[in-house]
Amino acid sequence: MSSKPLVFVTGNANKLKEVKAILSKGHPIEIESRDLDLPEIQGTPPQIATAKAHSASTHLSCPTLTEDTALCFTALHDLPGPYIKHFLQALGHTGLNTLLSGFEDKRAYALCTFAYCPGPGEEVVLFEGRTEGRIVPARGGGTFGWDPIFEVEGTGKTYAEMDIEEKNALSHRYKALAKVREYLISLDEKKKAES
Ligand SMILES: O=c1[nH]c(=O)c2ncn([C@@H]3O[C@H](COP(=O)(O)OP(=O)(O)OP(=O)(O)O)[C@@H](O)[C@H]3O)c2[nH]1
Ligand SMILES: [Mg+2]
Repeated sequence: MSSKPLVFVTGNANKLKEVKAILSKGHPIEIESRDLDLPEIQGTPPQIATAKAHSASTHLSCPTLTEDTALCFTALHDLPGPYIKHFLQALGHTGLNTLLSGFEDKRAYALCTFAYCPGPGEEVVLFEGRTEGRIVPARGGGTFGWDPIFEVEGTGKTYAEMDIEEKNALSHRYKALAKVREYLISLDEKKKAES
């Protein structure tokens, strides 16, 4: 890969742990991490991810990778979506289940949007990964956010009931990172061909 490792900017230690584990498999992608409290705008997941990446590259004056995660409830027309962090903090696992108590439809999907920004003011490239499931009363241990209430379609297990290898083989984050990896490899090959 390129000589300078890419900087992954996140304030979330669990995200970082998963990203490092996923990227350590297969074609090696080196990353450094920075914990910066970046402002997050309101808007659609792509708008939020793009603004976050611009802000990261402007702060650090280098190429950056950022990530935004949304948890979208079908019965609520995809809300809480990118605002899940605040809903989880305010309502907890029980409260998030209660939001759906008036609906038979418990379907939800986890959406991960990685954003690569080559430098301050430059165009951002987005990579999405989506995993389908449904919202259930909390099951399984672990300490990552809403993992215990998201049961992955076709598995009968919540993310929290899976070991890390299992989650990282089907998660929203894994699917988006597979696209990031492909892009970074092609970028590197292009740079090598030009030099
Ligand atoms: O159980 C979970 N399993 C996951 O796989 C997962 N991925 C993200 N999250 C949570 O969803 C919100 C996203 O908000 P978010 O994207 O703004 O993240 P963040 O503010 O924590 O970090 P960052 O924005 O600095 O990267 C935050 O509450 C995260 O903790 C997850 N919870
Ligand atoms: Mg955030």
